[in-house]
Amino acid sequence: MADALKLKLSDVSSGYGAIDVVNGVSLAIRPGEIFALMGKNGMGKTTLLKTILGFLRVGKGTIEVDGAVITDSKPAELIASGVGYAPQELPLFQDLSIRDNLRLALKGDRDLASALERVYGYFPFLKDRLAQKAGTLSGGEQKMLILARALMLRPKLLLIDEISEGLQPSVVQNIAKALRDDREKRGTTILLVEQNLDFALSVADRWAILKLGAIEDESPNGPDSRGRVLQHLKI
Ligand SMILES: Nc1ncnc2c1ncn2[C@@H]1O[C@H](COP(=O)(O)OP(=O)(O)OP(=O)(O)O)[C@@H](O)[C@H]1O
Repeated sequence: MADALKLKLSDVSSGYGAIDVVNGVSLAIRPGEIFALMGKNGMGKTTLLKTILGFLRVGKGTIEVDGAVITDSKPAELIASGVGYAPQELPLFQDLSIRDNLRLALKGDRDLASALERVYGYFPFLKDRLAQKAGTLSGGEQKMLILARALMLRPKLLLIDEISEGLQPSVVQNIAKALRDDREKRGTTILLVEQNLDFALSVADRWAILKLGAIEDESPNGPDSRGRVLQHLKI
């Protein structure tokens, strides 16, 4: 299919109970594209990612991955089919080592060695600290471990929720480089939810603003993007 989109949302609404938090969102993300979804606190960004992943029921609309409707798919099915997720909260097994946290991303140990080598390439500190318990890593190190774990499965589509939150600039740069490299090497399509517009615009090909659950603005990343996004994020 020449025009197959990696991810397509058509008029998607979802929420909690009777309340819609996401209101009629349509988005089209091409294969190999890095797309940044930004917006103020509480506008529905995380809710939208959880809806795509099947953690929340779609009330209205359809979601397609590679042209196939996945609206009613379960999270485990989506992850098995190549959708990766780096959530905003710290989802690590705090008492397990770095190695075991990474290992648990895979179904078996067959591809473990090569997957570990790949993520060490992005975040070399992991290799030196394999036995360290995840719960004793710094906040920034835990964020890198979360992203490394999402990358273990070689996702074709990667959904990332505010990975840069609370991180020092050098770590954010490291993460930006890892995302660009992974897209470069494997053609990974990335949907990035972000508040840090400098980070988002340093990696994104296109961006959109979510306001009260709806897309308020959308554009290819260009010279006027920073000013435009800033206007939307102003208090
Ligand atoms: N489990 C839940 N039950 C009820 N309401 C919820 C639940 N989770 C989130 N909400 C509400 O949905 C709205 C959108 O929240 P969401 O976490 O999607 O926003 P966000 O844009 O990701 O915000 P942030 O940038 O602060 O993470 C908020 O008003 C929030 O209080």
